[in-house]
Amino acid sequence: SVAAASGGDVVLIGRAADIVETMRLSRRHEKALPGIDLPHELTYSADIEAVREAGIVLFAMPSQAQREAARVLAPLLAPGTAVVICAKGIEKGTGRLLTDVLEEELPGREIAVLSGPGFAADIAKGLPTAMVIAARTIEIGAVLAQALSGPTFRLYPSTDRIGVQLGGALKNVLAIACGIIEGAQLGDSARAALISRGLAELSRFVEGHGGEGVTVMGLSGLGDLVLTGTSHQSRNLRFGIALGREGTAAGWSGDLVEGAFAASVASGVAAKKGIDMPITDAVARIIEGTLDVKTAIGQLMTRPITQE
Ligand SMILES: NC(=O)C1=CN([C@@H]2O[C@H](COP(=O)(O)OP(=O)(O)OC[C@H]3O[C@@H](n4cnc5c(N)ncnc54)[C@H](OP(=O)(O)O)[C@@H]3O)[C@@H](O)[C@H]2O)C=CC1
Ligand SMILES: O=C(CO)COP(=O)(O)O
Repeated sequence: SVAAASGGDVVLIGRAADIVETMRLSRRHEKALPGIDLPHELTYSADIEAVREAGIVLFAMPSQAQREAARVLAPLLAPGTAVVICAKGIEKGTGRLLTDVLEEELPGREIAVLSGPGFAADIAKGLPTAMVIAARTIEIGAVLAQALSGPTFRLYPSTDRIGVQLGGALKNVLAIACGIIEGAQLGDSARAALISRGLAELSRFVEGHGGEGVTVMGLSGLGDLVLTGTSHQSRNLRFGIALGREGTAAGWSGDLVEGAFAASVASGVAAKKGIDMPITDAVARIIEGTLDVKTAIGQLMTRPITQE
């Protein structure tokens, strides 16, 4: 909503009235975006009724909260409202894609997906950012891209909602893997190999769900993996570094780590569908504590030699 504020009438709706009031008075959210002034154009509300007026609604809550939020907002969203998933994940209990979850909870609304490389803080500071917005048709994608883009925030429309959302969900798992490599001091060459082979398995996963494998070479996939696999701003990377260094995530502070959910869900779904996902499987098992980093690397390096 911060990025979109330059283009129109944007209301940021929050659940906690005290935080919303502080944002309104100070134009700051020190916990989420320390030291960053929010745009003058943005307005704030703690009353979810405000969503009734919206033509486009950004669902900017964690993946595992998307269904619950949809249930709360369902009576208020008019038919045809565009609902944009900003989360990067897969539903934990069911393994369902978030587009399926929201289409189930919000029938008759246009469900779109916003993904790609962009830290909230960078976007809020007005640093140049490019992301992708996937919708049911390219016309809807183009309208949303136009409406949400701004002078420093550029959106590319796409129709591959499956590829775009799985790129966002699975790059988090691969960012954890990059962190493990960094924490265990396995070297930059290993990270480059992981990014490349990780994209190969991500592409298989996307195709196994009916998406386009080539999408993962774009902003949501390669773009976001390069960002979060190398920048210490990434919570997934930092979580992976702790895992690689300590061998356990027991001491993790509690920041949201979407890849920790996605790893076990994707690993389970891939096993059921017969999709080969060795890196994702290893990350899931390292997180659950049934595999150590050294053994995982040994297993990955001694898999049968196959064509790239
Ligand atoms: N942070 C980033 O740089 C980026 C994040 N994302 C993705 O966006 C998603 C959210 O991430 P992020 O904003 O960092 O996470 P946060 O943990 O900061 O959560 C964002 C907000 O979601 C709200 N929320 C939680 N549960 C619910 C619920 N059931 N109903 C309504 N609101 C709820 C929280 O409200 P409350 O304060 O009231 O608890 C909080 O303000 C993730 O999937 C992440 O991968 C994507 C790109 C960049
Ligand atoms: O997805 C993100 C930026 O594109 C945010 O990454 P983290 O959730 O790892 O911080």
